[in-house]
Amino acid sequence: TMKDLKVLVSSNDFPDDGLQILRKHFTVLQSRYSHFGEEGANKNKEELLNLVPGCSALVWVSHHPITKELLDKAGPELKMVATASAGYNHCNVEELKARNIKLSNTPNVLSSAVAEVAVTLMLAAARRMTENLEQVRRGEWEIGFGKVLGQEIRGSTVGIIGLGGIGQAVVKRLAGFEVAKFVYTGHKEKPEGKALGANFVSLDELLAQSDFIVLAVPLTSETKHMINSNTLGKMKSNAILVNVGRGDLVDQEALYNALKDKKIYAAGLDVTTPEPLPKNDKLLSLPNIFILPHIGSATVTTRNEMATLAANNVVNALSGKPLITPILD
Ligand SMILES: O=CC(=O)O
Repeated sequence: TMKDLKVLVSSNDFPDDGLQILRKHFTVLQSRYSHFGEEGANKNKEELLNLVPGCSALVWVSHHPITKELLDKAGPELKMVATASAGYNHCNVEELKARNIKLSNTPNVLSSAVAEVAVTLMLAAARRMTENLEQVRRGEWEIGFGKVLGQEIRGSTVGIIGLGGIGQAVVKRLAGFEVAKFVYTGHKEKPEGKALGANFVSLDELLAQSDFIVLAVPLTSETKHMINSNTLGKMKSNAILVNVGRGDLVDQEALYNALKDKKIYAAGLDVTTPEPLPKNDKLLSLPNIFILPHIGSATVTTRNEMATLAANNVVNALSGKPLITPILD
């Protein structure tokens, strides 16, 4: 029966909404650790290798890679991996495909939460929040009529790289900000672009025109380091770069140089390479960068929805129904 099937939840912090669905149908195993901190990550990895043999599905709650070693340990019972994330660059798609293992992700349910963080980063970078917060902490306020001045979203051109669910949600959230022009780029023109009043342009056009550039594409071999010294060099000197995708979309050395030399105005990042970013990383020495610890989808509502969707994908996979949000079905 289904109840005999073992489902492994890879982390100790998977929301109850998802656990309850899984427990109703399956025998649930769960790691006692999460992947944070070096010690946690090692214990988590070790424990997962011990728990995985004979499991029918994995619910992957963190972004550490799904290795061949883990899949070998799992053995032939493994039919399904449900990652509780929109991105699946850590999921070894080729290997899963070769083994006939299904894969689902959790798109859409997180778009508005991630878009809220994108807008937060636009504002925080544009209004120099890192410098301003440091002034308050030091008790040395430098704000004057003509000092520490920022940029506005009003009247700006906002360029979205990747008009998928998140990119579209960013445009919608900016509806009240009096943006002068929205442009976007990607593989192809999208019908949603017209409805949102966003013009499809080439990457070069977007880089040349935009005052704000929002990265909302998945990490693939094609998008890796798409922001590099060459593309940074095509941006306006007042450009503000925001990344809510994956750290590796950006060549961080090139970004550091562009920010230090004021080739662009500022950056706001929710994702970095590596994560956590070491506290002595030179990006953190810059005044014109605002960095968050990958919190895009980290709200109560969205994490519950992600957990529910991941769990329901597992239920469907193991009862022979089509996946709700398939990557491999
Ligand atoms: O980074 C978060 C996600 O891909 O959902």
